[in-house]
Amino acid sequence: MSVISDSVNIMRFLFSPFKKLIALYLISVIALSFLEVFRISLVYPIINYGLGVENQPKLLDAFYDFLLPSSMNPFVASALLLLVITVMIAGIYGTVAYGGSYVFSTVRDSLDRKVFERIKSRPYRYFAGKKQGDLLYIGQGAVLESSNAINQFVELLRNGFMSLFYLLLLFYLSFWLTICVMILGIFYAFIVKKSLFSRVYRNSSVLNISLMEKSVVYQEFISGIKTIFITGSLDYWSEKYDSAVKKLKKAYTNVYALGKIPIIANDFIMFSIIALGGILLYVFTGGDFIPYIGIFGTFMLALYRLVPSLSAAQSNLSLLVQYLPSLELVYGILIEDSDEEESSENGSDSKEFSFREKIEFDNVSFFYEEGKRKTLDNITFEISKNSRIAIVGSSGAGKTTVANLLALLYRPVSGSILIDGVSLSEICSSDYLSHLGYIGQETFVYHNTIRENIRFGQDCSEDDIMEAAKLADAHEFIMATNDGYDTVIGDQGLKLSGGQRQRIAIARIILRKPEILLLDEATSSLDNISEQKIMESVEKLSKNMTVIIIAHRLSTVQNADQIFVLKGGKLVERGSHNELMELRGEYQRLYLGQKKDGFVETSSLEKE
Ligand SMILES: Nc1ncnc2c1ncn2[C@@H]1O[C@H](COP(=O)(O)OP(=O)(O)OP(=O)(O)O)[C@@H](O)[C@H]1O
Repeated sequence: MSVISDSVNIMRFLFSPFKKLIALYLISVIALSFLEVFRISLVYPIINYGLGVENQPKLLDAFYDFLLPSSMNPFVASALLLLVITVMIAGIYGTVAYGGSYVFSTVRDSLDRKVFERIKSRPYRYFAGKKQGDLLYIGQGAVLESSNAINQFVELLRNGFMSLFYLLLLFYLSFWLTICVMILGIFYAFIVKKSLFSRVYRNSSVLNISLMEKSVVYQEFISGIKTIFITGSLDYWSEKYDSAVKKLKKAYTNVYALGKIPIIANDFIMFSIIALGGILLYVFTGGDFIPYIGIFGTFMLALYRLVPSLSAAQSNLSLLVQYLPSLELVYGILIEDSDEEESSENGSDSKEFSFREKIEFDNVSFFYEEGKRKTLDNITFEISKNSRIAIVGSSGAGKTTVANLLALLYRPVSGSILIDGVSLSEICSSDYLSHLGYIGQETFVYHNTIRENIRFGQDCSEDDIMEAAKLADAHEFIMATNDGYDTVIGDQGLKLSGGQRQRIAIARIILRKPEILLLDEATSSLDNISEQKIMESVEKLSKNMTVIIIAHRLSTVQNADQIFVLKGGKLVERGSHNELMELRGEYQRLYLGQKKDGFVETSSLEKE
């Protein structure tokens, strides 16, 4: 498909929900174009009546006979009519300008929302498989460029109609002269299309990729700044950025230089036609050109008006082509056939969440990438309601993957996770997730007050927030900050320590009073005392809560009702701490390893 038909198809897709709005806009554009052309045609009688030449366009004569009293001087009548039409045009021009902006902002707004909605509705797997910089570019740079493309398309409609009406006037004034001009025009457009559009498109694609690369490098640089500083690799990142920017410079130069060619060419063509037309008029009339001045002047004026509007239309088209790669990227996101993937990821989502007895893992297997070793291999276990269970195992054993499945970030490849016998894939995801409190290793805080970071959109009282903060052992440090709960934490919480961030994240989840609390290394950044305080809170809460703890430090999980031990994706042992120690297997090996490294506290050893 050609770049132009591609653009038209995408625009049809984007504009189709706004048919009435577009129809109104087009009506006002057509009215404006008609009046504009009528205004120019009035120059014809004005010149002729002025020069006393009896050579009027017949249509205008008929119009005057119908409209004006015969006693009126036709020269004055034409001039007056010109004034009236000019006033009308000023009014309609305002309507068209506002209408165009309104159409543009409406379609742009809908695009912005649709892209966000589409990205938001993708399964977690989609985000995990994409570079963050690419995702940022789609939602920001690509949407911005697509908005520009929409603007160009709206302008193209206006300039296109205007050009069409000018062309009709030219045909009315002189059919053959217009044919000659058109042949020149078509020949020129053909060369421009062949040589320019494909080049603009090619270079714009390069520009797009370069912009994306630059955005990825910059984003990686900012998010990894600490590691970059301490590894002394600033120069390496400078080189990476430099190479991305170099490509961008070349692409920008090409795209902008190519964009200027039509303007120069149009200017050249227009004035050449006027000069040549004047010479031809003189030659063909043998010097007696006065009777033809009216028609020639009007023709040239119409041509003079046609060329800028044609040139603007062409520039709109050229810019549309320039933005097409971004538009295609965004369009691809909007029409991506993800229904199948989403329904398999999200299941039928029909049943309400209800949890009275147990959560079951029934022969659950999972892999992140097809063909690779299974990350979880036929896992079967049960978690009774309001019990406290722990999942342990060496690094890479699959503990977080179990949490990921429970948090619906991924779905099992085979087997099922059931709540009271109902598969998770049949339960309404949002309903289920509203009862699950998941605290992972990465804690997200955003630029707002501590209070809002804990509230996180939840409808609750000040007391609820404070109580949650106390349970998360965060209240004390919050009160020690300058503005307490009103303290604004910097972007990504840079003003907080890792442990403080973790405690805010824990308070946020406790506030939601989930039925199932899933802690995946949630206290890993905390000192032993803080960890112990939070675990005591969790113990208090767990009277009405099912708690699943994933932790490296085995001292954290010794009081769990049941401990599941994973090894290489398989469930190898299960039981209480004492039962597992007696087994003298994987759990004991991990435990003794930690005791040697000093990770298991003396108090917990003594308990044994
Ligand atoms: N998004 C992913 N894509 C591909 N492989 C992954 C992904 N996440 C984890 N894995 C792999 O799956 C295996 C299990 O990872 P998982 O994070 O569940 O282990 P873990 O027991 O929680 O480890 P740790 O204690 O180190 O956090 C590892 O081999 C890991 O490399």
